[in-house]
Amino acid sequence: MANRTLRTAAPPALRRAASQVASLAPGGLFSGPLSDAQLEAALEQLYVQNADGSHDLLVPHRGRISRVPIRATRQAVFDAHWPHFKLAPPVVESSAEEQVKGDERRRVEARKVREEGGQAAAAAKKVGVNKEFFRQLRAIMRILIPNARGKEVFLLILHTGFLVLRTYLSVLVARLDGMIVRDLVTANGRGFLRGLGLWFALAVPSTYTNSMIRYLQSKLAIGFRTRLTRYAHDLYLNNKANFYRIINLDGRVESADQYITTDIARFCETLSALYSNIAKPSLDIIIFNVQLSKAIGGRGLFGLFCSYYLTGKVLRAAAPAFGKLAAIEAKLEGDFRGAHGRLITNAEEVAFYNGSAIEESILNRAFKRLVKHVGSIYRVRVAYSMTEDFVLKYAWSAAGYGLIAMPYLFPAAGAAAAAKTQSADVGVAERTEGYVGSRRLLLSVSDAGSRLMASYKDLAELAGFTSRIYVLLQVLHSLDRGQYQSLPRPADLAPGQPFYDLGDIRGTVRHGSGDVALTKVPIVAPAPGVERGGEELVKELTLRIQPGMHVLISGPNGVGKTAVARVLAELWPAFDGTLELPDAKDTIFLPQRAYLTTGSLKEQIIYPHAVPQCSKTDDELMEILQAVHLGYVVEREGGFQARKTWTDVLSGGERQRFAFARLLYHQPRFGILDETSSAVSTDVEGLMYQAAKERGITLITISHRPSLMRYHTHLLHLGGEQNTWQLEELGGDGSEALSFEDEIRELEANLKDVEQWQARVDEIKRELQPQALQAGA
Ligand SMILES: Nc1ncnc2c1ncn2[C@@H]1O[C@H](COP(=O)(O)OP(=O)(O)OP(=O)(O)O)[C@@H](O)[C@H]1O
Repeated sequence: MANRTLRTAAPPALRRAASQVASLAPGGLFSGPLSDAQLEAALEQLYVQNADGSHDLLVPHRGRISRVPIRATRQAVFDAHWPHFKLAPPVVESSAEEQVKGDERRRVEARKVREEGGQAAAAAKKVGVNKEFFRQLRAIMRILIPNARGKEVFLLILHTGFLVLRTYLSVLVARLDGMIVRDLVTANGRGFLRGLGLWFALAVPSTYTNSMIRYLQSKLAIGFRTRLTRYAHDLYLNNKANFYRIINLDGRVESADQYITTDIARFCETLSALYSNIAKPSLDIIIFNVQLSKAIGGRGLFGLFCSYYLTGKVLRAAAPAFGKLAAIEAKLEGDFRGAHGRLITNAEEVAFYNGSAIEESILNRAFKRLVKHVGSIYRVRVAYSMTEDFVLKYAWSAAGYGLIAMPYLFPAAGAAAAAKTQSADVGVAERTEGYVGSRRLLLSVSDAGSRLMASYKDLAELAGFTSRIYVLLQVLHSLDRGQYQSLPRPADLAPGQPFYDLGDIRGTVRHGSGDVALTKVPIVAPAPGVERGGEELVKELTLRIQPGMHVLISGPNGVGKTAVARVLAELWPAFDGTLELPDAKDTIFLPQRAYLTTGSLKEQIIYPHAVPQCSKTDDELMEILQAVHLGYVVEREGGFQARKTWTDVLSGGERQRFAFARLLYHQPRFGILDETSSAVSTDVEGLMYQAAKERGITLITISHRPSLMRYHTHLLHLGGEQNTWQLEELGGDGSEALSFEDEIRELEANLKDVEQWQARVDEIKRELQPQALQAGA
C-alpha cells in the first residue's frame, strides 16, 4: 500500500459500498471483481462490530472480500490457563541466614539472566526432551486444542486415518512386489501382467494418500498457528498495554515480535510435522514387524527388536542437544531481525547522520553471530548424520539380511520335508517371493526407523521452540496480572532509603474520578531485573488538577516530565501513594513523537477510533483540520480516503498538527500533551491551544517553551534539590492568545531594555579589571 493513493470515490457511492460491506453476512464473501468503491470501503472499514461486542474482519483477498469472525479469548480462559503458566513461588527460607543466602542467589540469577539477554536466552540453555518440556507442551496444547470437538481434533483424526491407510497400502505394495518377482522367476507372463496392472491400480490411492497427508499436516499447522497467534495477540494487545510492559517493564523477553511472527510459526510447523513423523513410522514399524514376524518367526523378531534397542541407545548417546541449539538459533534470528527493524524505524535519522557504515557493521555483527551458530549446528550434525546413516541403513539391513535368511538356510524339519515334495522351481519361486516381500518390508522398517530417529531430532528442536513460546506466554500472563520480576532489597541500602522493586508496588489507583490527582506518588523510572531497583525522579508528588486548571510542566532535560505523563497513563506503576484518574475515554495523551497509523487520511484524525466508530461527518472533520491549519492537506493528498505512508508525506510540524487534530476530534476532558507542538510555529501553536481550550479540554502540557505559559493557569516545576517539585499559580486565566503581533510587541519591549543591560555589563567588566580590584583591596 506504500505511497499508493486509491482513486477517490464519490461519497454516495462510497456510502452505498460501505453499507453493502457492512450487511455482508458473517463468513460471507463478496464475489469479485470488486468495484473501486467497494474495495475502498472495505479497506477503510477494517471490521464490522457485532452486537455481542465481537467483530468481523473484512479481509480483501484476490479481488474479493471475506468477512472473518473474530472472537476475543475470554478472560475465563486466561484464568483457567494461568495456573499452568505461572512461575513457581519463591522458596520461603526458614532461617535468617538461609534468607540472606536465598536473596543472594536470586540476585546472581537475575544478573545472569540480564547478561545472557533475557529469560528466554537463559532458559534456552536448559532446554531438552525432559519432564519440563512435556509440562510446557501440555500447557500450550490447551490453547491449540481447547476442546475435543474442535476443528483440529477432526483434522487429527482424518490425518491419522490417512496415515493408517498409507501403511496398509505399503504392505500391499510389499506383497505385490514379491508376487511380481515370483511371476518373473517362473516366467508366468499373464501373472506378471496382472501384477503390473494391480501395481498401477495401487499407485492412484497411494499418491492421493500421500498428498492428503501433506495437506492435512499443513492445515493442522496453520490451524495451530491461528489459535496461538490470536491467543498471544489477545494477551499482548489488550487494554493493559502488555506490549508496552513487555518491552519497558520486563527484561525477560526480547524482541517479542520475533516470538509472535516466526517462532510461533516454526513451533506449529514442527509440531504438526512431528505428529506424522512419529505416528507414521511408529505405525509402520508395528505393522511391518507383524508382517515380518510371519516370515522370520518369533525368534527372528526378538533379534530384530534387540537390534532396534541397541541402535536406539547408540543414537541417543550420539545426538547433540538439538533443542538448546534450536532455541539459541531462534534468539539470534530475533536479534538480527530486531537490528533490521531498528534501522527501518530510524531510517531518516541514520540517513541524515550518514550512518550507513556503522549500521552495516551492527547488522553484520548480528548476522555473523547467527551464521557462526548455524555453522556450528551443521558441524555437529555431520557426525550425527554419519552415525545415523551407518546404524539405520547398513547395520539394520545387515541384521535384517541375516534374520530373513534364517528360515531358508536353517528350515525347520517339517518345512524341509514339505519342501522336498515340491518341485525345485516352485520352491525357488516361493522362496524368491518370500524373500523379496520380506526384503521390501525390511527396507520399509529401516526407512521408518530412520524417520523415527530423525523425528527425535525434530522433537529436540520442538523442545527449543516450546521453551521460547512458553516463556513468552508466561511473561504475558504474569504482566497481565501485574506481576513483574522481583528482587530482594540490597543488603547495603541504608534503612531510610527507598527501594522501588517492581514486585512490590504499593500505590493505589482509583478510576472514575472527576479530577486528575496524585497524592504522595513518587515518580520512579522502573528498572526491571536491576538489583538497586527503580530510580526516583520526583519525590512524592501531590497535585490535584480540576477541570479548567491548565498545568504546564517544565524542568530540565531528563528530570522526569514525561515520566509524570507515563504514570498518569498507567504505563509506569505508582509505587506508592494514591492516583485518581478519570475514565480512559476522558483523557487523551499526545506523546512526544506524533504517531501516524496505517490507513486513510481520516484514520489519522480519528485514531485510535476505527472508521465504524467515527462519530463525525467529513465536514466536521474538515472543521477540525482547519482549526489546526491543516485544511489544505485534504485536497493535496486526494481526500479523506487517500491512503499513504503518512510518515513519508507529512512534515514534522504537520504530523504534530495531526496529533492536535486528534485531540480536538476526541474532545476529552483532559489532554496530556508531551512536547506536542515543538515543531509548530508559535502563532499556529497558540491558535491550537486556544481551540482546545474553547472545546472545554483541560490541558496538562509538558514543554520547555515559556511562551506556552500564557495558555496555562499553573506551572509545575520539576527538578528542585533532591528531586523536589514546586507548583506555582500563574497570573491570568491562561486564555490569552499569542499572535505574531503580540510576540513582536513583547520582543520590542525587551529590546528597549537592551541598552540598560549593555551599560550594566560594561560596568561589571570595569569593576572586574585588575586595577579596580587592587584599589578595592
Ligand atoms: N523506559 C525507561 N526505563 C527506565 N528509565 C527511563 C525510561 N525512559 C526514560 N527513563 C529515565 O527517566 C528519566 C526521565 O525521563 P523523562 O523522559 O521523563 O525526561 P524528561 O524530563 O521528559 O526529559 P526531556 O525534557 O528531555 O524530554 C531519564 O533520566 C531517563 O533516563
